[in-house]
Amino acid sequence: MTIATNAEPATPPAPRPRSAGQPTAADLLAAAVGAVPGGAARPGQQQMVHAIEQSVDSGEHLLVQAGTGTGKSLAYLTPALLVDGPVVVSTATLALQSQLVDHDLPRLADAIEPVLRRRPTFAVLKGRHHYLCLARLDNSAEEEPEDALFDAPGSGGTKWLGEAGRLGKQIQRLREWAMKTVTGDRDELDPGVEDQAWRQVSMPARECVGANRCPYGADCFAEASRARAREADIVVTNHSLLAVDMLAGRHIVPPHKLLVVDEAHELVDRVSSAAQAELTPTRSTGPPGGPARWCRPRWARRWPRRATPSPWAWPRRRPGGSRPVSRRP
Ligand SMILES: Nc1ncnc2c1ncn2[C@@H]1O[C@H](COP(=O)(O)OP(=O)(O)OP(=O)(O)O)[C@@H](O)[C@H]1O
Repeated sequence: MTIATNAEPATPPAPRPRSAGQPTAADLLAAAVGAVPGGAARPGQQQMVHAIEQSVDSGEHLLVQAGTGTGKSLAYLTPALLVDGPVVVSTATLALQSQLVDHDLPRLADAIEPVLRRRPTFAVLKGRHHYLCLARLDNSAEEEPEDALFDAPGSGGTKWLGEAGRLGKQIQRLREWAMKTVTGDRDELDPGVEDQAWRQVSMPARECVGANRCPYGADCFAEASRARAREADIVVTNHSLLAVDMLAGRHIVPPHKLLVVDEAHELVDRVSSAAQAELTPTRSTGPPGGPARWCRPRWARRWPRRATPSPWAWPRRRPGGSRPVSRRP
């Protein structure tokens, strides 16, 4: 079913009746729009809310095509919050994922809490390689030669040292960040680091031994994000993770009652890329230890490797202290 909301209907749809005291999606939309600066009723947005409500009730799939300026996010989030069970929202880009979790959903929660009479919860879910891997970080520190960061052997070492210094400094910063971050989410690292540096401290899903076998399993950032997702009303993920989850049967995306695929025109490409990546053999990340070995911190030697409990357990701040990052104004 395709709904073209570019063409505005003559009259807004009648709100769907609800049991006494229970808000309708139209009520939630009105509260949400009322909290947006310059917020005003948009018939196309209202029509989209109504169509989603009907689709939730009937269990039928719905395809919505809505133009720029419709206010699509609020149009699918408001009926989603009335679904009795978890909802998964999938976006094409990490930028939209961050926009929803760091900007739209907190504001929406503030606006509708009095109407809904509870505060909806939400969580972000990304691929494992987006999260800092403590085992990888520990492992890279173990393999670093002493003081190699500043030792450039031979006369031709200047270029090499420059490269090592650049990456080494980034990895050093990653180590410091690892002591402070709550989520371990790469997108919260500001300024960011190059992919080459990030690879030294992250773990592709196919190389991960799993939380049960990893000495850092109890403190794993990726596992923590999945645990938060299992508790949330709305889980915001991306098409690539959704595809990998589906293709490889990884059960990362929690069971849900409703799936909203935003930016659905990107879905085919993202699923194809994810399928391709699943078939690509693991890429070598360079010599053992990689650039991380050039910046072994002194504190890394204070704790025995594979120590239990891990040295990462105590400095971690509790959720709630993380700094939101908004990618769109
Ligand atoms: N009814 C409304 N009145 C005023 N502003 C609104 C309304 N609904 C949403 N907005 C605001 O419009 C902006 C765009 O919303 P959203 O990203 O959901 O829309 P969109 O349909 O995806 O549009 P675009 O394609 O332009 O991004 C957001 O800042 C949102 O808060």
